[in-house]
Order: sequence, then C-alpha cells, then structure tokens
Amino acid sequence: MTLHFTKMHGLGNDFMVIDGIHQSPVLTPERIRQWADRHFGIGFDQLLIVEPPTTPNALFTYRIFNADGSEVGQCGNGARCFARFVLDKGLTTERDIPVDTKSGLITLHVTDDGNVTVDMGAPITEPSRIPFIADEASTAYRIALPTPIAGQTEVIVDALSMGNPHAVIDVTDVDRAPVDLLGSAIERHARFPERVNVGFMSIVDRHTIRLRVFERGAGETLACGTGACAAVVSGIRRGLLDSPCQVDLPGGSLSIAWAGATDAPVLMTGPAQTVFEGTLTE
Ligand SMILES: N[C@@H](CCC[C@H](N)C(=O)O)C(=O)O
Repeated sequence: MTLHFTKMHGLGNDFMVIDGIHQSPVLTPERIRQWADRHFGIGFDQLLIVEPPTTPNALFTYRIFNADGSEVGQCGNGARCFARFVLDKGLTTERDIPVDTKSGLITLHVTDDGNVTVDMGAPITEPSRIPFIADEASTAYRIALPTPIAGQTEVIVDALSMGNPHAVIDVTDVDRAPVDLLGSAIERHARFPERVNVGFMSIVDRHTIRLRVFERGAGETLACGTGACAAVVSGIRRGLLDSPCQVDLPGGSLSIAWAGATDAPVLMTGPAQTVFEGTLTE
C-alpha cells in the first residue's frame, strides 16, 4: 500500500493529514498508534482524514483520530490545518468551507493573511451531553481524586463540551501546574465516562489567559484549539473574562471570541502550517 500524506501543525499541535477522497487508507487503532509513534513512526498528536461530505450543506467530512487510535468529535487546531490542506491541494477554491464532523457541521474561513477562523458552534454545558456525571449543572464541580496528587485530594473543575469534552482548572501559575499527573488522573476519572481533555488556565487579565492542555488520547500538547475555546467560555461564563481573548499556549497564541449567550458560536482564529509531504509504503 502506498499512502500520500501531509505533515502539518497548528501552533505545534501536529497532524498527519490524509486525502481520503482520492485514496482509501485502511485505518485501525494499531496502525494509527504505529504512525503516531515519535520514534518508530511519523509522529503526531492527531490524524486527520479528508472525506466526501455526508450532508448536502457540507463540502467535506473531517475525521479526527487521537495518537492512541481513538476517533473523536472535534479538533480546533486540526480544523484550521484541514482548511489550509483542502485549499493547498486544490480540493476546493472556496475560502468559506462548511465541513461535516462527528459533532456536527462547522464552518472554516481562510482570512486574507492566511490565518483560519473556525466557527466551532455553541458550547455544550449540560452535564449529560459533555458527558460528565453530576447531579446538577454548575461551573465549579468538586472532583475527588482516587489518590492525592501534589498534596491535593480533590480538584475544582468547570466542565463543558466543544464537540469534545473538556475540564478546565484554574491555576495561579501554569508553568508550575502538575499537568501530567493531574491531567492523566482527571482524563480517566470515573465521572467522565468518555474521558476528558484537561486544561490548566491562568488568567492574566480580562482579555488574556495562559493555558496548558493535557489532551485525551495524546497527553500534553503544545496547543489545543478546543481547549482554548473551552477555557475562554469557562472564564466568560464565570464573569472572569471578556470577549475576545488571547490564549497563550506553549506553541503560540490563538484569538477566541464568544458573545456569551448559550446558543452563540465560539470563533477561533489562528495559523495553520504545512511541514512536509510524505509517502508511506507498507
Ligand atoms: N488538539 C485538538 C483536540 C484533539 C482531540 C482531543 N484530544 C480529544 O480527544 O477530544 C484541538 O486542537 O482541539
């Protein structure tokens, strides 16, 4: 089997992108894990597949797999790379690109400066739809840790979905947050039946945050687009932030805007870059 792919990244969150319209890759969790391996494979946080649309309003379908082989509903940095990929490959000439995802239709817009703005849709806060186990909706859920971590026996999180589940934790100094230890414990906490992405947020001012994200199925990444959206929504809905916000991640910055109404879409703007083209022969 010969498979052409493109290696891309959005602020260092990196992807293997495959045109699944003109090629028919055989995808298994084992094969994805092998490709994702940074020593024995190509190395990436997520695999993105471009496929034909499944609904009349979309131009494409966009499928996302984590490095651990699990298929997921949304990926913000990947959506921006997806837009650049379909334009650069001549799969469309449209700069407004509606795309079907596992979580519904999203629209990508390539701006004049080459950045991409993604309409990520409205955030979901009902616990059962995140999914998160809770008696009632809140913005500050107390979660007991199975074993103490960095002296903590419980942690307070906000929980919401951006098409994929997120827990947001406020920290005073993001550089010193126990991202790996706490992130992996919360990722697999029993109250998140489909696991969860865990964001550690420090508020700098009402329009700026610093954020690190321990991603479900990938570990800490240099940036997480949906994590940035979730953190800003959490800050705005708790009255701590005002739209728009700059989100400073280890790999660079994103701009996130949200009008604050429950049905208002979250708009994410940032870069998308191609690293190299490759051919895999198996
Ligand atoms: N890196 C992504 C999110 C990818 C999916 C996530 N790990 C999940 O399992 O939901 C982003 O930029 O949003």
